[in-house]
Amino acid sequence: MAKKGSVLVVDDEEVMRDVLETLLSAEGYRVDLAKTGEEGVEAYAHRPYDVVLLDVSMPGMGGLRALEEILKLDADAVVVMITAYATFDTAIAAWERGAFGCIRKPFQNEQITQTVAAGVRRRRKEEERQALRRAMSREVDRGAIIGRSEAMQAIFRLVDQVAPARSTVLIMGESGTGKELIAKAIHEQSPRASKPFVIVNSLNIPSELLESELFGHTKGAFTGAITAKKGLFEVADGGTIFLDEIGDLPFETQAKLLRVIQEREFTPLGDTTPRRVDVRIIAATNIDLREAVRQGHFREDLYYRLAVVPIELPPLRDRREDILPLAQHFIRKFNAENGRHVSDQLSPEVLALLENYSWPGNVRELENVIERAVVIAPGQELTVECLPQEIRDPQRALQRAPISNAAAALDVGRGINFYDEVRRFEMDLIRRALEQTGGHQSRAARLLGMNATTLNSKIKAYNLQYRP
Ligand SMILES: Nc1ncnc2c1ncn2[C@@H]1O[C@H](COP(=O)(O)OP(=O)(O)OP(=O)(O)O)[C@@H](O)[C@H]1O
Repeated sequence: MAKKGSVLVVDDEEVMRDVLETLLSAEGYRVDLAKTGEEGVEAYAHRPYDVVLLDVSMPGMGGLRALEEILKLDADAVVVMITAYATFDTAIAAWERGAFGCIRKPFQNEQITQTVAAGVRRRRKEEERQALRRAMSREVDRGAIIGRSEAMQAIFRLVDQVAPARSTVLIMGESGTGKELIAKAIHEQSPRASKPFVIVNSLNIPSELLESELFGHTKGAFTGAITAKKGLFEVADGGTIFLDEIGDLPFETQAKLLRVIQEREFTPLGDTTPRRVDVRIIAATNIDLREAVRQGHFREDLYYRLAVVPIELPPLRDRREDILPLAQHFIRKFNAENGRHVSDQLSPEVLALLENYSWPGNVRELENVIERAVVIAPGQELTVECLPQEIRDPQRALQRAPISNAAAALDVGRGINFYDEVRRFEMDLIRRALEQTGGHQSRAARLLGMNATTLNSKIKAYNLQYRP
């Protein structure tokens, strides 16, 4: 059974130690004993106790000195002095110095048990206050990562654990779930925080240039290399490199990355001498890398090297408790950015719509929806009308798809141009994916389950332009 709390009894008299131990153990406390003030202080230094029962008059280091020493170790220590009538003045002095309580000998058993129980309560309250303070300061430090759900709380604990080490971290999760935010938090909580945090998105860099971007090149290493250039691994030296969309890394580059992880060194293009770097690698992916390994697109050895600490960010629809605090956080953010005063107290109707929606674009989509709502809110309240159609009425939004217009035309016997309809359908889907991702083509490509190059050529062919 879990103990009620821990008590350290410091008394030079064996009988007193016995009495107190028997009494408090029977009450369900874990009790440790010390025969002298010195022993008591040492025991406390070794591990703090919820309550210390400290005899005032002991040979050697007296109770008063021991009290001072314990409070030096832990300003919140709960110390109860036990004193004979004759030394009551000393007990008053102890109380003034910060003792929690004072019990006169001879005592009633209840006096002991009640005071110890009160001491443990005080200790718990103090612990809670500190945990809250830590959580709040962490929220600020982390650039406000919101997460009330148990899944996110577990991720925060993992982040706290892995941040101080250099181990490689692999963050997995759908687009918009907060992978970059978590990577940044790990960097910021690490001893590398004052060094660079370099973001590399392999999809945004043409594959011919990727290697020279990562590892640098010498002057004349290839046509166009007019000057020597430092690679991003060198720029990140001492800090952290965040390799986003790692699943899109070309196969040949994967081998080079493996070498950096294993040997901590790389060779710039056109160079022969390897460079050593001290870089922590955090990789992220929204594709199933294990599947990519099975299909032969991703090196298995690299996968295992990256997934030393895997962190899996759940989609927003699987942690609906986070929707309200996230929405409130974004309302405050966009109020501040737009000089608005929209209330962060959501009406039950708005909250229900937000909580019932499936959020395919995850937190990023919620952020976009709230930004728009804050800007268009007519007064100080965010109303249902401020939300986009697909959230207000998911069923109707589906029917709005052009395909059903075409089908309707067929139903009433009117003809359609099949190819035009298909094109219109494609354009609509692409437009929506671009809206969802703030115009980010590689993310839109993933939302559509389409290769980024194909998407790019369609955007050009249809002359689609994203305007926020
Ligand atoms: N828990 C959270 N608290 C506050 N903001 C969040 C949270 N999660 C994500 N966001 C915000 O949502 C947006 C998307 O997050 P982020 O870019 O980290 O996602 P991602 O998973 O890296 O996306 P992608 O895979 O598309 O690159 C950012 O603006 C980020 O600040």
